[in-house]
Amino acid sequence: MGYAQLVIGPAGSGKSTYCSSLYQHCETVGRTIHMVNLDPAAEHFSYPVSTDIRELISLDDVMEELGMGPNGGLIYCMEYPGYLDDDYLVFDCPGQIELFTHVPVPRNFVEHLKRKNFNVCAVYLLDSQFVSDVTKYISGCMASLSAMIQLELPHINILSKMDLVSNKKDVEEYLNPEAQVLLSQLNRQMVPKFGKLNKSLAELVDDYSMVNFIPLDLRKESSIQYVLSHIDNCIQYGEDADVKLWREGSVGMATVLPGGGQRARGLVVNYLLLKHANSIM
Ligand SMILES: Nc1nc2c(ncn2[C@@H]2O[C@H](COP(=O)(O)OP(=O)(O)OP(=O)(O)O)[C@@H](O)[C@H]2O)c(=O)[nH]1
Ligand SMILES: [Mg+2]
Repeated sequence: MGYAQLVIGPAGSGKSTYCSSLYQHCETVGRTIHMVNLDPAAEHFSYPVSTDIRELISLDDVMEELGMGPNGGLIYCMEYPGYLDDDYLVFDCPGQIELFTHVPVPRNFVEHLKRKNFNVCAVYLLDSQFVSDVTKYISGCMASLSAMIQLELPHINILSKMDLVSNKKDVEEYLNPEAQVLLSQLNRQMVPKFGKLNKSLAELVDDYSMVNFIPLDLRKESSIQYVLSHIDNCIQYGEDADVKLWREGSVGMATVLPGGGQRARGLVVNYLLLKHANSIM
């Protein structure tokens, strides 16, 4: 069983920076993750790229051959390095969010990952600055929802760049948005003829009751760990270690379990973090 995060979100939402911080965090706690660049337009990275789509296709190639090119390129990124069963991959995706909502390529790629026995989770980043304007926020929610529907993956929304938010209270109501609050804010900002549309949008967010965000402040190691623990839970990372771990009846055994040591360690950290979430946030 392999594990994978597909890091998606609008252009500039902080995907590559998140990948880089995640890599550093995992290095610090002694966890191995492999970073895969899926952005053919990316120029430089602050994390070691384990596989790079640019080795196979340049942006020009993609533009020339749109159709087959990207699909083949994505599959190559999976197959070429010969990742092992137990590997944890993080895919840094391009910011063209339409790719995940309009084109079947990412969906095919996800199917391929699943066939290869990977537990995959979509990690959608939204810039906290979007929250200052409810219309931008709603459009970010809609993009997230359509990616959710298109990819049919376990999905985690993250509000990135929390260091830029001076008053945390301002964003709190956007983490678990209430349809009524959104609706009244939208109506206040827009002319009355949009009333019906606003109502439908607010109801959509409410119906799915899936649009909620975990705040991420990259200055805080605990914040990165908290986000990672949610994602790990989502893709069941460490669950087989879980059984062994609790059967042994001792958290201390985790590090000496053959093979499962690293995951078991991650699990213990997850467990403690989720238990003490309130004091961390
Ligand atoms: N203050 C602050 N700036 C950030 C943070 N994360 C990213 N940025 C900045 O936001 C800009 C975009 O960040 P990237 O990580 O390149 O965003 P991206 O989503 O990978 O962008 P694309 O790949 O172009 O879609 C850069 O100038 C980063 O320095 C953060 O947590 N806090
Ligand atoms: Mg990027």
